[in-house]
Amino acid sequence: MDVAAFRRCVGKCYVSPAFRDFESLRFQRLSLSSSLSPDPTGNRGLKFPGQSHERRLSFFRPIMATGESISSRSSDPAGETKQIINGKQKNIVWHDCSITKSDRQELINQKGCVIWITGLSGSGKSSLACALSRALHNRGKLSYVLDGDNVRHGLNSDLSFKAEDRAENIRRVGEVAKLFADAGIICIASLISPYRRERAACRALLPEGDFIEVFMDVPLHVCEARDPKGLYKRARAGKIKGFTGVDDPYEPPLNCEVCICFSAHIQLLFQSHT
Ligand SMILES: Nc1ncnc2c1ncn2[C@@H]1O[C@H](COP(=O)(O)OS(=O)(=O)O)[C@@H](OP(=O)(O)O)[C@H]1O
Ligand SMILES: Nc1ncnc2c1ncn2[C@@H]1O[C@H](COP(=O)(O)OP(=O)(O)O)[C@@H](O)[C@H]1O
Repeated sequence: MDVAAFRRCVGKCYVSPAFRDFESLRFQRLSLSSSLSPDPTGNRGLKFPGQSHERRLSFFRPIMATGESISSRSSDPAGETKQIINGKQKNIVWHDCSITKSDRQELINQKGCVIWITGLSGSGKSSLACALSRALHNRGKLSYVLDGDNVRHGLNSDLSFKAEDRAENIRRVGEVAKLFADAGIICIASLISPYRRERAACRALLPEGDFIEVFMDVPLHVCEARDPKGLYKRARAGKIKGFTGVDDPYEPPLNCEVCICFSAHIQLLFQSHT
């Protein structure tokens, strides 16, 4: 999905010039990586002509530890499986699969990516995520919405709203979104994600150009006036502690790809259509 298609889906919005610049590079790179040489049997990625043994061995990729970081290499001259240290993990070895991301993308004729929607509670993240997913669906593109509220019902039900839990919430959603993108799916993550550092870490998980950060630039007083769940009211009454925008911080993006700016006119249009 390119930024022009995104704009068609969501209507009028501001697009950061930085994004336009690397978009063209990204598509140049894409056309190179997608020029796979066809397999005469038609089974892309399954046949290993001539070098089946070597090719198979290369799937088993030992991973080396360097302090806290991880690096991997395609062959291990000693033929040994190395231990890795990834945070608390030990003795973990990466296993490659012969079916790759490009195979999957080719199969479903689309490019996996992450569209990360950030903004205050009530700024319209979930509405935009669902409208975008619907618009993509109508165009025959497979997408999946990871909504903060929903993910907190299951995968992240153990997390609270204190800073370290929010950070962990964002980290997990970032990792899951990366898996969806790797599957070839357009993953739309919509969560407050109030911290720049954690959003940047999610961006760093993906190849350049595959993480599209969308900022719902809606003033606090507008979000508060909407208050569809009555949460701002409860936060102002002191019944919810650490509510984003009230007594917890929100760090707006400095250089996002897309910024959806609040407009009273669009708000009226929205209200007359819902
Ligand atoms: N203290 C506090 N602060 C902010 N939001 C709160 C809080 N408590 C509950 N909620 C509800 O949880 C939704 C936000 O969850 P997120 O996972 O998106 O938050 S975060 O990214 O971890 O900050 C958020 O959903 P949205 O309104 O859709 O943003 C709220 O409904
Ligand atoms: N562009 C918009 N203009 C006016 N109201 C909107 C707009 N987008 C969403 N809303 C309304 O604002 C409220 C919050 O939207 P929602 O998508 O749930 O936000 P968030 O997921 O950021 O909390 C809802 O009542 C929704 O109908």
